[in-house]
Amino acid sequence: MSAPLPFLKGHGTENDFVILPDPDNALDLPAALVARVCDRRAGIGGDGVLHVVRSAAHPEARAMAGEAEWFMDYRNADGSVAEMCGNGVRVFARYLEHAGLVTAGDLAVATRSGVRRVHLAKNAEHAENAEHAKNAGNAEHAKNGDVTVAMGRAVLSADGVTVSVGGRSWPARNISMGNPHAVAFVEDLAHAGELRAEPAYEPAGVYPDGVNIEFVADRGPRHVAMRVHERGAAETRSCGTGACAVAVASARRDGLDPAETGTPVTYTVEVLGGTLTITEHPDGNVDMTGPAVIVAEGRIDPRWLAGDGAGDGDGR
Ligand SMILES: N[C@@H](CCC[C@H](N)C(=O)O)C(=O)O
Repeated sequence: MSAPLPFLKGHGTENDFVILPDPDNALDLPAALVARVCDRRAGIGGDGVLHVVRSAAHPEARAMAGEAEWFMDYRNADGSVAEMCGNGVRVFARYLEHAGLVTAGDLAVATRSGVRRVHLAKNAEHAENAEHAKNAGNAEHAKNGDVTVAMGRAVLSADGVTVSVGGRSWPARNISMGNPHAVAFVEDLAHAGELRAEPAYEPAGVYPDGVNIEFVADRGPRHVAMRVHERGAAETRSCGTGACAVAVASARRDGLDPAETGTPVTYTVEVLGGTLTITEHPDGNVDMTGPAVIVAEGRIDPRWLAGDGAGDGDGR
């Protein structure tokens, strides 16, 4: 019998992840195993897995090892591989700090989308953020402080798509944040329906590798709210790359382009699980700031891992 497998559970604005520390990349993680781990009834439950591997030990990250010691090997809840996860990279950095593998401040994380620079608030900043967060009534945020990630540039495509739910249709903007997004502006977030199934879009086949679909409604000046149907995970309570795509799409819709004005533009993006702050800079780089929390740690029973557990079902 193999040894119990250590894991942690964390979330960023309630986009939740099972963290699997595996510095030497010794774990075999087939899609079916990831899906079982993310199962909310028969497994631990999560929107995805953060497989924590030393960059030097992973074939997809070896070339980044000089710049970033750790690689976020991200898997969606259905076991599919994704290029990037914005909430995930904040939680990943929080884990590295929690495990004593890095200290607060600036660090780099390798992802399939390239190296991402992360800033983990230090104690003094924590205190400042904590005060701010306490005033905003968010005790968990107050305890954990914010994490900022330089998310790279948004790539906007000229081709639009049409997204439909329950007899309503909206034009959507195609934006890549390293992973694909379609952003639709709606009058009421309830119009997105239950989002159990992926919304229809056309032209068919425009996303051969799948897409994350965001629905956005206005809340005030430079303040929007969104819901998301994530590729490989259905509706989640937050999506960091999605919030960046939404902020950039909202800015363009509002006639704001930092590259033209030379002035950064910041949007507040409300998600079901909290709030993210997104700033687009004149050079096109997008920063995302939000909380990241470690909630538990434990060990996975090797018998369950080997598939011997009774009652394993399709319980997502
Ligand atoms: N929740 C993530 C995005 C995770 C990957 C996504 N489902 C995809 O397949 O592209 C985020 O916070 O960005």
